[in-house]
Amino acid sequence: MPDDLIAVDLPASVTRTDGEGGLPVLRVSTPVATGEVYLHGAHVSAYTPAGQDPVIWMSRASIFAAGQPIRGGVPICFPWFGAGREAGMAPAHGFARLADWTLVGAEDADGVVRLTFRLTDTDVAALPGVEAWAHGFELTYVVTFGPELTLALSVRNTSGEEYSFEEALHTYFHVKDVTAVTVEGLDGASYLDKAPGAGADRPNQSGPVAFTGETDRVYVSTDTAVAVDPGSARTITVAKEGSANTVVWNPWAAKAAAMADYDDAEWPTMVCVETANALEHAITLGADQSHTMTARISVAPKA
Ligand SMILES: O=P(O)(O)OC[C@H]1O[C@@H](O)[C@H](O)[C@@H](O)[C@@H]1O
Repeated sequence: MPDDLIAVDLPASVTRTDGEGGLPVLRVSTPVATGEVYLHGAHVSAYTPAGQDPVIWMSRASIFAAGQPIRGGVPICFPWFGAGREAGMAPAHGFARLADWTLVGAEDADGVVRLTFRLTDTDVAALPGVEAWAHGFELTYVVTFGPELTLALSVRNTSGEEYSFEEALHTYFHVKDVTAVTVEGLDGASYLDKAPGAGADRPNQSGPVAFTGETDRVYVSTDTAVAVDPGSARTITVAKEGSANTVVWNPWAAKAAAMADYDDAEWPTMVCVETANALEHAITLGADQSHTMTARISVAPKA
């Protein structure tokens, strides 16, 4: 992968190196936080605020190769989520996570590092799935490693005509034992249950979300969600703007075993709480219009 993907000078706290599979990665290290982003997918693969344990979960079975999504971290889902609204789209979660993004900004302000990545339709021309969604776009993704991790994905319609898209910041979090984890903040929210055997009706969440089997739910919620992890004695809070959906996912044992890039034994150690606009909450933009979706992730101790 050429280094023309790095279009700016890096501050001393940011290092470009070869990561897994030889893919270029930016490593951030300051007294405030450490972190890591692959240019492949503009994929955040680590975040640890000072004094905390790692927040972002990565699979030890992840594949790191062109054309393959990275398993764990923060995949960017765009311009569709999963198989899309009509369920026929491929690759899963769209092509943005398979693309090589360009770093167009890098600043360190007192240990808070802000990295800005860009992707346009001309960058993805050779990727699978592009022909199914052939529109002009400019994505700007601002990742801020500070006391919080802030992820802001902006989409600008550069095509001259209106279109719609889905999107998600598919954050994977470390937990000690998902069977003891709860997700708060979704009480009363309606959801689509995508787990095998679930009906098509849209039930309302009652109380915190608990994990007793494969969990794959698209909630309608603009509220802050909090993953409470008693095993690690901490909470992970996902606050957000510009997002109508929260997705909660854990594959459990059978689906974990069926995934080639996911170790069979890993499922108890992670939970995804994703910031999204999906299904009937897809975003429609007219020519030259923009939309920004932001997730702000913070951790706090919990007795
Ligand atoms: O295996 P992928 O394509 O990275 O997707 C992982 C999961 O991502 C979740 O967001 C979806 O709701 C699940 O249905 C999906 O299985």
